[in-house]
Amino acid sequence: MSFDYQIVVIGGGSGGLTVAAGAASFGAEVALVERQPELGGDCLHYGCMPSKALIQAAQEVHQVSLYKDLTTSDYDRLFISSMERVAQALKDVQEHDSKDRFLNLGIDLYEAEASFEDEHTLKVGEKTITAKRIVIATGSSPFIPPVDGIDTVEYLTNETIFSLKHRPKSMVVIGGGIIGLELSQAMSRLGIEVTVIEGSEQVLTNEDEEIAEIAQRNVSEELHILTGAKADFVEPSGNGIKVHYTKDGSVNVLHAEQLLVATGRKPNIDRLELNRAHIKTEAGAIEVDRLLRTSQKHIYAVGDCNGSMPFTHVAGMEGKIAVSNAVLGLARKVSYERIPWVVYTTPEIYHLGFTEKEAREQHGDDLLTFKTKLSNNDRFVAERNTEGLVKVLTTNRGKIVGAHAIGAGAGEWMQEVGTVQSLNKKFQSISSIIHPYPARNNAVSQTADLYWRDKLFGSRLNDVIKWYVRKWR
Ligand SMILES: Cc1cc2nc3c(=O)[nH]c(=O)nc-3n(C[C@H](O)[C@H](O)[C@H](O)COP(=O)(O)OP(=O)(O)OC[C@H]3O[C@@H](n4cnc5c(N)ncnc54)[C@H](O)[C@@H]3O)c2cc1C
Ligand SMILES: NC(=O)c1ccc[n+]([C@@H]2O[C@H](COP(=O)([O-])OP(=O)(O)OC[C@H]3O[C@@H](n4cnc5c(N)ncnc54)[C@H](O)[C@@H]3O)[C@@H](O)[C@H]2O)c1
Repeated sequence: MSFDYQIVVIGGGSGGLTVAAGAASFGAEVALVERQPELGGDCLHYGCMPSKALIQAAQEVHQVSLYKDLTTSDYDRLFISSMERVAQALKDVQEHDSKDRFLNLGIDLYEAEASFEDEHTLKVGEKTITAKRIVIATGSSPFIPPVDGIDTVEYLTNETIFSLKHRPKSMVVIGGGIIGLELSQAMSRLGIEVTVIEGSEQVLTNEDEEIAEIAQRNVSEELHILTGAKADFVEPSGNGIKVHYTKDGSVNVLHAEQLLVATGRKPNIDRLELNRAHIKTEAGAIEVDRLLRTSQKHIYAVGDCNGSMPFTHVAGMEGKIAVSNAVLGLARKVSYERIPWVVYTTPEIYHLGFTEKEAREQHGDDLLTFKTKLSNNDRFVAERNTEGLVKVLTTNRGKIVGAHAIGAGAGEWMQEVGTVQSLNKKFQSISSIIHPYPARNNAVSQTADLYWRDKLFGSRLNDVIKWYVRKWR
């Protein structure tokens, strides 16, 4: 049977672009289908890039506000210039994901929405194309919770917030996860009164509890956080929105100019007609095996649409595995054990592997916990950035099973632990690496030193060494 293409990729975001470029570089005949006018997907247009550009702009405004009282009109002006800066950043980064780049790789681009006709045939706008193998990389969209009245108000999501044209005076944010906290802190720094409504008892529920507690304490200095609170009902009110919520059994109401919904993600699969290709789903995501194959072995699914870990670097990693398997015919298996992520709040949070609670459940007594407060590190003391913690979880022999940090720049300097883990080295090996003083990663080596301190000075071995030194040296 002959096909129009060897590989058709549906979705031109982080996962899909990795697959299309990789497959074309290995000589495959590739088509890429994207329904938006530009390539780049959520990360570029509504996710990582605009949020990080906004966070940086807001951070600079925050720094200025520490030294100078900003007026309302200052904040209005700074808000608009921050949003312009975000738009410019997207334009600049778009060049990396330009259509020309992919056309030059010999890829056929279809600017249309794709859906399945059968397991080898796709409807692409008005056209029909066939493919020997297909990779689905359609990403995800904001999950909108079933709060009464939500359809009667104009709420923001990550898809609209970066297009705000003027500074709202106030904002209620439903959801105190990564998106909720990153954007709430940025908005607050741009002069908006922000209140976060989080259903759980703590924000950032995926983080290590101790780390999330420090984060919540810090962020609470800049905005209002209501945990254990449930948004019951929303309604339009004047030029804003009223949010009725329950906390500690009592019913309350908040009024704000804008409402942001940041309550998780939902894979983009509704319009793909997966049933026509007999592709199975599970919990609203495309089911895949460890080779990233769907229930149809020639169809793969990568990135947010398969419900694994919704991060750009995961979509990229899965994209590379799909290229190996779909194009080269290998059998590379996906593993999520060693994937870090960073929450770009101030202070930043680094997360790798198990939280302490998860590690305790997995490893029981074979678990060691090493912690350094940043108030015990010279650099952080000198910079007056002492609020923070490094926490590394290892087995008794030093195998890294979890690593977490909160502190200025933690996303960068804490990756050292991830690198050591990826090289299959033990945590204590960091102790013998010379770190330039007083680089912030000294907090990591300081924590690794604790391993030896416990082994050498917290055991009978210490008595033996003392005896040896006294007697023989
Ligand atoms: C506010 C925010 C901030 C984020 N920040 C970070 C961060 O700092 N770091 C990080 O690692 N991750 C971050 N993420 C997550 C990251 O954006 C996603 O994990 C990543 O974009 C997923 O890539 P993907 O390829 O699976 O999907 P996407 O990048 O969303 O790409 C999917 C593409 O498929 C297209 N598409 C969908 N259906 C069809 C169809 N039927 N036909 C044709 N085209 C279709 C879409 O238009 C889209 O372009 C953030 C997300 C948000 C919302
Ligand atoms: N820095 C990064 O890498 C980064 C940044 C942003 C987003 N992301 C990705 O996007 C994903 C989605 O982020 P998110 O913040 O939307 O999801 P999330 O799962 O991180 O947080 C959603 C939060 O909303 C709360 N919630 C849900 N329904 C609620 C309700 N009805 N009322 C009150 N609270 C409610 C949940 O308890 C949870 O704390 C993240 O998991 C992450 O993978 C990554």
